Amino acid sequence: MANVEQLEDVNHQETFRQPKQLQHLRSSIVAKPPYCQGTLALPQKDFTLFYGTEGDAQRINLSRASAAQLQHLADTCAPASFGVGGEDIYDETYRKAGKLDCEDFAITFDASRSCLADVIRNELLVENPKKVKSEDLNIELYKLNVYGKDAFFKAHVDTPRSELMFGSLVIVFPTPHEGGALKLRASGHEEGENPEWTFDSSALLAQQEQPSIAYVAFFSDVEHEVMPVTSGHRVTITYNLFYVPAESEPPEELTSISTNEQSFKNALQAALEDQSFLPTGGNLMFGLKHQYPLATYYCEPYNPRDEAAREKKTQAMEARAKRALHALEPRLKASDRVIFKVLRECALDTSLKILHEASDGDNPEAVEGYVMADGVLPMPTTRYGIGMYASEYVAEQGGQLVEDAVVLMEKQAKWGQSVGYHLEDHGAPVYWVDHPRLRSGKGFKAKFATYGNESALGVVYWSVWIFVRIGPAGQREMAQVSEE
Ligand SMILES: O=C(O)CCC(=O)C(=O)O
Ligand SMILES: [Fe+2]
Repeated sequence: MANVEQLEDVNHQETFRQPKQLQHLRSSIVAKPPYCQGTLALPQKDFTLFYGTEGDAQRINLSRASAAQLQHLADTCAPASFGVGGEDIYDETYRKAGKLDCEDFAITFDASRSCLADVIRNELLVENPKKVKSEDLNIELYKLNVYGKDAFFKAHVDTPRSELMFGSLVIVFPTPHEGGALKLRASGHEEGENPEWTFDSSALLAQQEQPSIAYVAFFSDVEHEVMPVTSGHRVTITYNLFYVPAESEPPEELTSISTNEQSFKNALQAALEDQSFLPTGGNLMFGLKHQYPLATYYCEPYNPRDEAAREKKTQAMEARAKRALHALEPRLKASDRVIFKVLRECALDTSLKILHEASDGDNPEAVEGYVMADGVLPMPTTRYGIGMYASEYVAEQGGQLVEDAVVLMEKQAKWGQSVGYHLEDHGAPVYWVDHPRLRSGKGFKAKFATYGNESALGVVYWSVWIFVRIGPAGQREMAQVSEE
């Protein structure tokens, strides 16, 4: 016979586990592959490449270049570097390839005027409500790379160039080569479940009868890796993909509905109508699958001579950070956008939040709690010095501590008292609907050693969360939020 203590434990689990409807909600979030790929046949005139780092430029046609011509191109390239923690690093164990910067080459193929803009719009940005017009996409020429035999580029994400950058486009020319497939790997999934996709450009090009390029466009926060080239030369041109800030209203003619939208909407509506789901209301937190580039800044150092000026500057930065997070709403990627859109359509109080990991000053590795805010909060500088607990510091900057509702309630029931960390008032209880592992270096630790393809300061990838308030049964729409 079970003793009393065991029975009590069972009761606790019964009472405080996550609402069962959340499991269904979670599984109805269907992520589609974060990329599109294909081949594009081009006229001969689009394959002309001019290149050179000094003096007269060379000219070759990349649809029929000889081995000697390709070797000359490879020899003209400089070794390609990549970015770590704000610095450009050259390391052949990580990336072995040649590169030409965009001032050292010109190609007759014009990506912006090609049908690739439409492909990106229709396939990669299908969930986007702004019905992005091709002219609202900026396809910016970035680099030419030559991957010779044994060249590769290990797993990385592409360094965000600005808050408007969402993806990367790579085109591969039909120069003889084998190997060099691009692998893409999804992030933000449960442990052990890591979908992987392959863009095998050499295999795709080998099947073409007419001179063609192979292309792949992907969200640049998605981890990717170029496998070793086993023979020949793999010649690529890389473009960064940006949104152009829209000044005009979006056009109305395009109404594509994402296939994964309906299943999530059904699951959400069923939960909201169910009286046993959060009967007295509650908060949900959805961790987004993608990461987003956001400007990141440090605290203004304390200035005893002009405290008012410091205060003003800090407020301006805070307001900017809030606007930047708000501006992401219509630009969320793929299933992230689906979740946000459906929650808003159900008239729930839905907003984007940044979660800052707060750790104790004595033990920076131990996460003490999560603090949510309406934007990226200023990172403390060592000069500023945090002579207090991290969670208190971030709360002071406009953050709010959040805690696991289940754990919080369990603790309350066990000890009959509220549980806070080091704050006077305890955190907002949330149910974590989707909880991708927080990558280290995102958040309070002010350690931005992201593994990018080049160094960049200021704009870094952040994990973003959707925070939604659910009203009690019968009155789910606690607050109305205007659509962006
Ligand atoms: O060549 C490719 O397929 C991808 C290259 C890449 O990931 C990069 O240059 O950042
Ligand atoms: Fe890359």
